[in-house]
Amino acid sequence: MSEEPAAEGGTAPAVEISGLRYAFGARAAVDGIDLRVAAGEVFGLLGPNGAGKTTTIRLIVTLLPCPPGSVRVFGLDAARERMAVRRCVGYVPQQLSADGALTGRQNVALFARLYGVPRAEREERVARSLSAMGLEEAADRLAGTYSGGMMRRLELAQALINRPRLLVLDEPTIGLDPMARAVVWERIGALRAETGMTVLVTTHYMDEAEQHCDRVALMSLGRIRALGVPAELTAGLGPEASLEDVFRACAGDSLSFLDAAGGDARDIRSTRRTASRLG
Ligand SMILES: Nc1ncnc2c1ncn2[C@@H]1O[C@H](COP(=O)(O)OP(=O)(O)OP(=O)(O)O)[C@@H](O)[C@H]1O
Repeated sequence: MSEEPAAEGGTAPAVEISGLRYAFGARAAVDGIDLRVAAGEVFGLLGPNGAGKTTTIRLIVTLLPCPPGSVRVFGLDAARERMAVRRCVGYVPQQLSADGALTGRQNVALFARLYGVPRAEREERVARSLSAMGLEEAADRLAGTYSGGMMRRLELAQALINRPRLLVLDEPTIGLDPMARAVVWERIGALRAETGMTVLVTTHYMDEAEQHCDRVALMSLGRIRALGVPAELTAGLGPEASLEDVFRACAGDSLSFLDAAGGDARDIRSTRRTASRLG
């Protein structure tokens, strides 16, 4: 496993997780994970349905409670300093959160009010967020007329309104066609280059993770099975190896990545619902 890049100038890691567990009843969704995401990285959390990816990111963004000291965001304790953590995080969940009956601009303006952006700055901040996602021209159209890719980018624009240092995206490209997926990644890349923002993303798409993430963690059944730079992880298995091969080797599993044990019908239904709404 390769170590995360050294933090520059003593900056705290964007995310630091130690010994994290979370159970729904008797079922351990997250089963003792340790993870560091360096400031400025694009970090991918990969795994089959039910691996524990969404639960992990809900713990990071403080939507689920965690024990003190187990999750830190830029050094802030997610258990004890929840509001401070929320202020530096932008989160785009898997389920759609934009209102089709409002224009793109109105949707983002609503988030500006929710996040308490001062009235005098709102118009400019809304315009900047929309432009960062390439939605200037469509800004005054009803979001209900947007394509799946534009809708995703609108949600990203909403999440950018509080100028987060950490952007957390749950399956940002699921259900999108290859062209729309490429545009979403292009915008994420440009954003990172311009702002140095840290991006933590979950995805089922191995090829996208290989291409766009600085490092990845492969999860199954609530545990991290492999962690590192995609090219380094695959190199150990030969020139033709993919991240799916790495996953199979680590999880000791003959199943394909997407079929690996862990996902129940509820997990798969939720993924399909998102995909079909965006498709
Ligand atoms: N609210 C809940 N109540 C009960 N069990 C849950 C709940 N949310 C998740 N789980 C269970 O916890 C485990 C991890 O789920 P989680 O959603 O974190 O996985 P995931 O890797 O994000 O999957 P997906 O790719 O389908 O989003 C699964 O077994 C899931 O069924």
